[in-house]
Amino acid sequence: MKVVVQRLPESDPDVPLPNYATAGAAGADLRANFPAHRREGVELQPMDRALIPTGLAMALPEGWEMQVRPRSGLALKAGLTLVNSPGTVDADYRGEVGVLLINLGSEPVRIAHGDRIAQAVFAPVTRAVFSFADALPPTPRGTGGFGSTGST
Ligand SMILES: O=c1ccn([C@H]2C[C@H](O)[C@@H](COP(=O)(O)OP(=O)(O)OP(=O)(O)O)O2)c(=O)[nH]1
Repeated sequence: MKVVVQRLPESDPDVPLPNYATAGAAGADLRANFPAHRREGVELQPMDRALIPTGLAMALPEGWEMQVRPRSGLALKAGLTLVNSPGTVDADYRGEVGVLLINLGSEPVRIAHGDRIAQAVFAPVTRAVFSFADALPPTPRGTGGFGSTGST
C-alpha cells in the first residue's frame, strides 16, 4: 500500500523516513525528529511521559489506520513504552504524527534526535453500524465477565 508522507517545515530532512528493518518486519520504525530549536532531544525521568515529534504528516488510504506501537527492545532494556499503546492514526488525520512515550523504568532515558522510538503497523479498518435492541441474543456466558470463568 502507498502512504504519502509530508516532511514538516521545521523537521530535519536527514532523518530517514519510516522503514522496515528486515524483509519480514510487520512494523516500520518511526524516528524522533525534533524541530531545529529542540535537536538536543529530551530526557525522560522515571514515570515521565512526552509527546515525541516525528516531523512527518501522512495521508493513509481511506479504510486504513496506522497503529503506533512500542519497540520491544526499548521496553525490555529501558522500560520505555507508549502511554496510549497502540496509538491510532486516522486516515483523515493531516497533523504531525506524534509518539506518546512513557518511561516505566527506574532510570532516566534519553531520547535523541533520530532515534527509532516506535513502530508503525498498518491495518484495515472495519467500521460498525450501531443499532438498538431491547434484548441481546442469549449465550452460555451471559453477563459474566472480568474473571468470571476463573483466574487460572
Ligand atoms: O499515537 C498517536 C495517536 C494519535 N495521533 C494523532 C493521529 C490521530 O488521528 C489523532 C487523534 O488520535 P485519537 O483519535 O487517538 O485521539 P483523541 O484523543 O480521540 O483525539 P481526537 O478528538 O482528535 O480524535 O492524533 C498520533 O499522532 N499519535
